[in-house]
Amino acid sequence: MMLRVLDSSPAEAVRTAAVSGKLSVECLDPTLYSLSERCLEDLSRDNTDVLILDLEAIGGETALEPFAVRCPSTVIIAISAQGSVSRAVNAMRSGAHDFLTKPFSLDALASKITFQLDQRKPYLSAQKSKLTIEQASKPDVTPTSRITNAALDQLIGKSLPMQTVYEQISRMAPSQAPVFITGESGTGKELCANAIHNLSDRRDERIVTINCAAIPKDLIESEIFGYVRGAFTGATDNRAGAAEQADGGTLFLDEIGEMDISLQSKLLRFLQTGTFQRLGDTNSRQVDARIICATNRNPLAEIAAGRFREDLYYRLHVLPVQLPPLRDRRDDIMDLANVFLQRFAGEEGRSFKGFDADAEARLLAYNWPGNVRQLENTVRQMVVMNEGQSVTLNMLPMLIRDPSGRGATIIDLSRERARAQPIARPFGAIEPLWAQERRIIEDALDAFDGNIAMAAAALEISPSTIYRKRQSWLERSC
Ligand SMILES: Nc1ncnc2c1ncn2[C@@H]1O[C@H](COP(=O)(O)OP(=O)(O)OP(=O)(O)O)[C@@H](O)[C@H]1O
Repeated sequence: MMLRVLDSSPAEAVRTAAVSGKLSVECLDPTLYSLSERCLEDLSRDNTDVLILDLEAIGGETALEPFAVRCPSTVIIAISAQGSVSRAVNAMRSGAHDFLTKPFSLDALASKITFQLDQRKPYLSAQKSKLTIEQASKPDVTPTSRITNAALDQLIGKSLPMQTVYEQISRMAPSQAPVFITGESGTGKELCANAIHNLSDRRDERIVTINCAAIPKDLIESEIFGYVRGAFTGATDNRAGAAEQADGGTLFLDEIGEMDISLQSKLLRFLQTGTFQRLGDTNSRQVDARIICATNRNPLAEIAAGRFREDLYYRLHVLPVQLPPLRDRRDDIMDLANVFLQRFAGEEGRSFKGFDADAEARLLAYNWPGNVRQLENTVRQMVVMNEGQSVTLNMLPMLIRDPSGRGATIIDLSRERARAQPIARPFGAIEPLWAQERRIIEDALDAFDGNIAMAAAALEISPSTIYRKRQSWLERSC
């Protein structure tokens, strides 16, 4: 194992490096630095397993990021003579895995390093066995590269950003640590969670998914933790929640950014202790479920806005995966489009074999705000609505053929609807906010033929927001 220590005081660096004698893994001679520049150079060039950084030597916690960027799989422990909660949080936000205030005991440092290395054990060993990407040629389809492992087979795309994702998934899968997936709507976060589960040694047990946005707020707790008879009106039986169902397997919390803040505290307790209580129960239960969560929001912005607990974020954000939007991996567009075309042509009994040059050029140029989901829905729509061997330009939806016309369509529809069905205005001229919102969302849905993912992408909100709003309109009309 390679350990590096950077401390402005050479004597302190020697003392800190003595931690190598307390670790159970064999450690090469630690390399000591008193200057950032030398350390940064070595990090870029050579392998590093553990890096101990004195914050005073690098000019404060905000200067830590360049170190973390150079060695993303290295365990970084920040140390400082000026310990404070905000300093520790800032250091961890900049890429440190843990923080210790000077003076500290070598045992305390050794235990933090051991904990972090244990969490990453499978990650590090998998890193050594590089993945093989195979070229799978198909007679009627543009050659599509896929990762050989069957668990990753559902994920299509050979672009560099996707190869990075495959590598990350494969390294993370064997670990027990939580995975935090971010990415715009429709980029494949759920597929990615399933791939991690199917590659892990939990694959024979279940992956249980809870979509925190699709379940009404007051039901999520019972969906995750279950309930006992009489816990609330209608609880006529005992019921195990998702956490119990995922025992031995994986609990996938989709759209975690939508979770109510009070439930976030309960989730945090569950993550800290592994125990929870069914709603209305006094007994604690213990389960062993690996947590994967996903969000299409920016988690740090959610923390800053007070909507996401910072301590929960740091519990969950151990192994991050960032899924790239489709517009940042245009190399994958035709691979995806051809696979979808083949699939839907088979399902719908059509004879499509490919796309002509004009159609392909348009698909490649379009920005795909709804990402892979939008592309998938578009191809399905073209297959259902047309016949032929080749998809031609005029078969593409107007939105993709002529993206500049999009805004006008939405505005026109909005005016149309306002003329046709004036909304009741109980307080005179002012239309209630919910009604305005409803009108805008319904217009967007009309513009995209009811496709929620595309409407959400155009409105720059998550599809779950549309589902939730629709639920609230239903409740209003009951
Ligand atoms: N790389 C990919 N290869 C093949 N299909 C994909 C890929 N990425 C996404 N898809 C398909 O796109 C659709 C959306 O994927 P998924 O539900 O995983 O996205 P998501 O990021 O979880 O979306 P949301 O945030 O809206 O829940 C699914 O039908 C999925 O099969």
